[in-house]
Amino acid sequence: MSAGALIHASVTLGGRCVLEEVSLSVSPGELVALAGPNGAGKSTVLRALAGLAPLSAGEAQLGGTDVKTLSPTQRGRKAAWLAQERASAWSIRVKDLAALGRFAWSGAPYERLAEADRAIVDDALARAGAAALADRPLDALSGGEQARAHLARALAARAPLLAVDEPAAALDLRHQYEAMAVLRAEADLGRSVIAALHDLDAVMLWADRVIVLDQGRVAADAAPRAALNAELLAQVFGVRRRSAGGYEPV
Ligand SMILES: Nc1ncnc2c1ncn2[C@@H]1O[C@H](COP(=O)(O)OP(=O)(O)OP(=O)(O)O)[C@@H](O)[C@H]1O
Repeated sequence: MSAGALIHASVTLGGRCVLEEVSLSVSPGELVALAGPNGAGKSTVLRALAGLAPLSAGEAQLGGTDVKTLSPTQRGRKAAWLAQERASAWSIRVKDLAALGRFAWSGAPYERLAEADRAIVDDALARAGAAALADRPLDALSGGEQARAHLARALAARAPLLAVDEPAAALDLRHQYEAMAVLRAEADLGRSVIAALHDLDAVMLWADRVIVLDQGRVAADAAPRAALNAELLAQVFGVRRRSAGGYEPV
């Protein structure tokens, strides 16, 4: 059974149809990349999977259950969501932010967590490269450091589905690698990971499959090398590969 799925799901925002009859699923053990140009609907897919974007048609499922029928706590036990925006409206210690990842199991600040939950939070902080930041306030961190703190929160949930929006954005090269490696490891542990990614080289390196969105529809859903062919790159992204490396507009 898939950890997360959309079945003919449509989403309308501000009177515009931003997802149109999208069907996709993520199975245990898979790292699925979600690619597509700006505004294609990647974040909306992740929000829909997490039960955060109301559907105008179709269904979103977590663990085979319609998300509409799940309470917020039940949803939190089935899916962890890493938002694209990493801003925080208040000053919170990094370890308390990571402790929020346990909220669906044990809603408490870091020091009041049970020992087992604290160990999970410490492990998540270490794997997100945020252990050294644990006692610092979030609003006093750089953008990349904040991103690592938020990744720790998502990892601490240990949810079957990890839906992450641009997990490597703002990270330096080493931390980009480590963030992708940790998501790969989550999938290898049997969790289902779906990650919105702009870096198509990272998609090829890390993902088992890529779902390409174009104007709210699925343009491709296949292994990265098969999906990201010259025709699709030109049609959807408006680019071609340069022989010297990288991409250029067609
Ligand atoms: N609250 C909103 N009201 C109206 N339109 C919205 C709203 N939120 C998003 N949209 C539109 O929905 C479409 C899909 O947005 P979404 O954030 O899912 O795209 P994306 O693929 O994640 O883009 P990006 O690569 O820029 O992050 C865009 O055209 C966007 O302008």
